[in-house]
Amino acid sequence: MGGPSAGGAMSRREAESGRSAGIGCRDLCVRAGDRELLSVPELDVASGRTLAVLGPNGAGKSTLLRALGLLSSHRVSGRILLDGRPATRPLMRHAIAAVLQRPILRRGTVAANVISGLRFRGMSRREARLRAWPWMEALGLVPFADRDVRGLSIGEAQRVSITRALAVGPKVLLLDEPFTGLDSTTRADLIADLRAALSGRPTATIMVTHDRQEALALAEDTALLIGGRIRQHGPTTEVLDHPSDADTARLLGYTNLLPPALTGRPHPLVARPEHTHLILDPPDFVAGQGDDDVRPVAGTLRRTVALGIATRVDVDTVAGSLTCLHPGDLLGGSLPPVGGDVRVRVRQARALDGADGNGWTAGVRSDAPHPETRRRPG
Ligand SMILES: Nc1ncnc2c1ncn2[C@@H]1O[C@H](COP(=O)(O)OP(=O)(O)OP(=O)(O)O)[C@@H](O)[C@H]1O
Repeated sequence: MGGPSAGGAMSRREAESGRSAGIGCRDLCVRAGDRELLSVPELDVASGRTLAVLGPNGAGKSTLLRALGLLSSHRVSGRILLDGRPATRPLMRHAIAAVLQRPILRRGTVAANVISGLRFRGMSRREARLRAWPWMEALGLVPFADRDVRGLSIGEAQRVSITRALAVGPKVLLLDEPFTGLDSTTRADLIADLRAALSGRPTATIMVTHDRQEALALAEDTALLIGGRIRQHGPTTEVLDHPSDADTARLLGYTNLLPPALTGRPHPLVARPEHTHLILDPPDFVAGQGDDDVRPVAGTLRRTVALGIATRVDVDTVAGSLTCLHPGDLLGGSLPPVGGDVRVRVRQARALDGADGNGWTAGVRSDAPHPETRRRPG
């Protein structure tokens, strides 16, 4: 355990032992009453790596984090592993540090809070201050050191909470949506500070987030959790860019779903609204232009909404609705009327190779009206 400049990868003893340093679980199952909240057969986060856990509300992300940290109040079965061995509460208490969505600080100053984790681990006040000070510097807290935490903003308090967690040099760092509610500048600064602080350190970090950008910025690996199950897990860039089914596609912002009937492709495709556009000027359009272009999709215009710097256009097709997001204000231009025929061009679509017919059908909005039933005169 050392200050931010100490760095250090896995210890030689850990490397020689051949055991996987970090945290993991086997056959983890969490239940509340009759309800299964979570089922994870196997998950490992090695020392020095960060795993982002991404999922919709209620997916079980916090449940997973608490279970891994032996902090759950639910019925938990299976094994939690710390450095390859079954974890016990005393071992885990000394191994982990947690940062929650809403920082929980003790009464007192910023400095007293930052050193409290070290004091809890039995360190003298003087030694704890010495140990914590480099972290206070790294996270920009020195000017706040003597401030009473009751006067801190949420962002400042979260910075204290993160610094306190890092200062103990945890083997395992659990972050539960640590940037929620922060303004974009504070968030960007804190993400950069955290990334720099974790770089090269032998900490296994698990971060729960709803945000793809946070996962990209901080995590080498990402797991997509839906309905208490990990649906995809792998290197972050791969997972975020290659959803495997309709649910993970939606989670990752690929909200337009195009079945083979619409595209003529062998697999269902998914695309982001920002890559889905009305074809506004047919004479200029060259079919098949670009390697990843999908053939134009016919539909009827359902509605247009001005969103400041962009215009959203909802289009009904024979197989559900598509959302187009155009940069700028389209409403002043010559858009077809509501109910009018339009064609949609989709770029950078991804194939759902693993999707079967049933999965796909479930992904398409079955409530979307057929364009013919929507058509209005003029
Ligand atoms: N005591 C309980 N009894 C029954 N269900 C519970 C209990 N506690 C939590 N749950 C359910 O467990 C599921 C997972 O909750 P969890 O807080 O882990 O989700 P999450 O993915 O972190 O959600 P969010 O993104 O909204 O924070 C939810 O559907 C929640 O309603």
